[in-house]
Amino acid sequence: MGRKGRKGEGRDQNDFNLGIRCCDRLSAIFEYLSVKKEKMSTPVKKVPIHLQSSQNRLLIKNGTVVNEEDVTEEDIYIEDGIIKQMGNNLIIPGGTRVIDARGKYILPGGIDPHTHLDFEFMGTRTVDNFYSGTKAAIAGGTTMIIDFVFPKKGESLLDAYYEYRQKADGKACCDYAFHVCLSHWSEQVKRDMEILTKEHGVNSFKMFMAYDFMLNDSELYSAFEQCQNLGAIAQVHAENGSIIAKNAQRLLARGITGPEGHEMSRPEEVEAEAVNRACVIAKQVNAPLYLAQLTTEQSCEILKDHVSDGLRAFGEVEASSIGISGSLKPNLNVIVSPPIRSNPDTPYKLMSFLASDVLQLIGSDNCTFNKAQKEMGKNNFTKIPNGVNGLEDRMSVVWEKGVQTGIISPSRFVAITSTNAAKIFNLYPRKGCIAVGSDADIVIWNAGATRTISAQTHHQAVDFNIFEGMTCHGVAEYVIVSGRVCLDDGQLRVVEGYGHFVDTPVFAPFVYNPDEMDSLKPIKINDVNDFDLMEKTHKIKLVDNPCPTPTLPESNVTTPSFRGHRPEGQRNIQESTFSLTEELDTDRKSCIRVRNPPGGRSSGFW
Ligand SMILES: NC(=O)NCCC(=O)O
Ligand SMILES: [Zn+2]
Repeated sequence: MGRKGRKGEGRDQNDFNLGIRCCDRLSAIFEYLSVKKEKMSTPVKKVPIHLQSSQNRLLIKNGTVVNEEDVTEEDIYIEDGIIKQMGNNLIIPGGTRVIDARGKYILPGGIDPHTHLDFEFMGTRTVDNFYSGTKAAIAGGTTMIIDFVFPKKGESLLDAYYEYRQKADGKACCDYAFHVCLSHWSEQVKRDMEILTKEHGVNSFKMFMAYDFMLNDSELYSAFEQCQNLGAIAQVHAENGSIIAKNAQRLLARGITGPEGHEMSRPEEVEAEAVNRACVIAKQVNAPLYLAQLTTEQSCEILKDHVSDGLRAFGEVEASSIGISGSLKPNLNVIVSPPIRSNPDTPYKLMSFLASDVLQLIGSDNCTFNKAQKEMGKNNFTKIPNGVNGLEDRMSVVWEKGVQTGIISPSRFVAITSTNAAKIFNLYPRKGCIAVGSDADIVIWNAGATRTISAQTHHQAVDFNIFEGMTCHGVAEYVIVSGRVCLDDGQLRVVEGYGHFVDTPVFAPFVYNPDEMDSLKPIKINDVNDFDLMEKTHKIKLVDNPCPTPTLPESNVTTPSFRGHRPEGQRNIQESTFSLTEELDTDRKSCIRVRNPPGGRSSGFW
């Protein structure tokens, strides 16, 4: 088993919430820090001790902090991986690294709620694993992923969970959590679901309405009911698998064997029917429902109607759907299910549903197979391994199609790329916001810069990129992962195994008790701006000029804006140049003789 999967090993999100609720922020922080240290008890691959040092001090100054609900101008002081202070006149210790974020947005790190890394599927295995996938995620501004434990048909959920922990623990460069898929239904599955929620930090289960491991309606009913009993969230892949199988047979018999057969066999109404059915079943047992990877206007309208009728349901869309729907001829490389639609209105429609909160979040469904693997289905579209990339480019694609076009504000961008995932999967406010006490998962985002996506320059292992040639505004310049600068002025400096497994506790207030959310909101110490003020002060007008670069006054922070003198004997991880596995191996050896962490021991506040 991985290094953290037993009850009580990790910090419980509810403990964190409680700390914030009581306004006892410092004790919450200290309690969190002491538990956080225990998280890495038995790593598969050790992160060098200096990278776990407690003396990790970083100040980000002069930037525009964008949270879901407000935009503020304040500096952020980080220590030990946690945001310790925010404001304009911070008093901070010497020896702190300073990053000047003038003219840049400071965003909560992206949370990708839908990835498949190191995944065996359709007779082959994804080329991106937990190292290459999370490395690429960080390069694009994503600092946490939620992947899927995918048991083979009939396999025990617990065995599959342990296997996925082995795959991820010690490999992931950023934090991660797991949903667990139900590839069959039985009383044992029901019991395993309970164990996973109570002992292994899992709070969501995914059921398939397509593929040969799909559940029938009565099984879906029982699975949703069990999710509701446990306080978990039921997710569905909504497509009518029986209709798809029949359509595919007919198309193949008619000689339609190429990739165009994929969407023909899975028309929009086949998705819509399953969305409706899933909502109806969830309603019977009062289970909150998460509709993953919606691809059509029709599906969103159905979801909207059920939500107005009182169903607690959430909708996710993928970067591929808003990025390239309607703009490509079908080819092996873009095959994913549900399909990337040929309807050219799709990107605008889906983005509008994200803007109006019919949809809450955007994932990547990153599931990458190389060109040669995709060739497995060149003579039969049903054999094309399903899946595309998106983990690295999700943030830029959403910015380009959403903010740059003026459909959504930077705050809504934060909500759909980070905050809502944190809320739905009960990680908020530890993740998904920039607030005192939250994990220092932060992106410094240059909205004025552009980059052109290409497989030649991306960091994923896959040998093509479905967004090839797309120029996007919005570039991550610095990405801070648990307080460590892992993308440093465009230079990637990730550490294999730096990420932790994060528990997702059941009964997420956002899902089961939305009234409680107000009490979870981070306390605003220095709320200097809001969306209107942002428009007035910085001439930011989203629709006319959706992607401005703010110009800000000099901060009053008292720390000089250069890398300060480091106190004798302390090593600052922010200055570390270690980035790759090989380098870590060397360094691990050199650390063996060191008794105390080179960064010194933590003594709480300075
Ligand atoms: N999405 C896809 O086509 N492949 C990954 C498996 C799934 O999520 O359906
Ligand atoms: Zn998926």
